Amino acid sequence: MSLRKETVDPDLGPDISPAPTPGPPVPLLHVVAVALVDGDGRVLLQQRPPGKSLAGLWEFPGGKIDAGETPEAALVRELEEELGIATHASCLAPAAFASEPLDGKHLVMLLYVCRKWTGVPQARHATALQWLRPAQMYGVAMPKADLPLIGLLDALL
Ligand SMILES: Nc1nc2c([nH]c(=O)n2[C@H]2C[C@H](O)[C@@H](COP(=O)(O)OP(=O)(O)OP(=O)(O)O)O2)c(=O)[nH]1
Repeated sequence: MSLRKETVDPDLGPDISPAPTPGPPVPLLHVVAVALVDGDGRVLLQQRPPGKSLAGLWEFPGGKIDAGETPEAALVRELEEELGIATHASCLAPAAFASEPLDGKHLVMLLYVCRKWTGVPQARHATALQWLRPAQMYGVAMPKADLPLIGLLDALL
């Protein structure tokens, strides 16, 4: 039996979201990521390396939240591992999130903004790094989940 209302709300229009699919619940993939913002308002993107999913795409630094970890602790850890920089949970401002199907799971990615860290970011895991203003990201090959975040950062920073 469909759970959808058959009536069309005159203000909202028809519900064009996909009908709920029967079957097992979809596993959530919890990821944290950050817009590191420099003094010129540019944001750091890193390129995913060959052999990983979404290889070659430019992403915000971050990664999966381990079991038992807070999102902020996961991000502080990922920044040290991936870029060799140090920051504190108190320097991470919650900014936006992404929600998108990904490889049989459903990605929920929390995006923070960080303007304070120590060290110079190095591409320890990524193929390359680049600093871009949000408006410059529209033409960059990024994961599908990231695309709505560009406009949000453009408005926010
Ligand atoms: N870090 C990051 N991941 C993203 C972004 N957009 C996006 O779809 N993802 C996806 C790609 C991956 O499926 C997932 C992050 O997982 P990952 O494999 O990079 O995480 P990790 O650093 O923990 O890597 P690993 O230990 O599994 O190798 O989130 C983004 O902007 N940043």
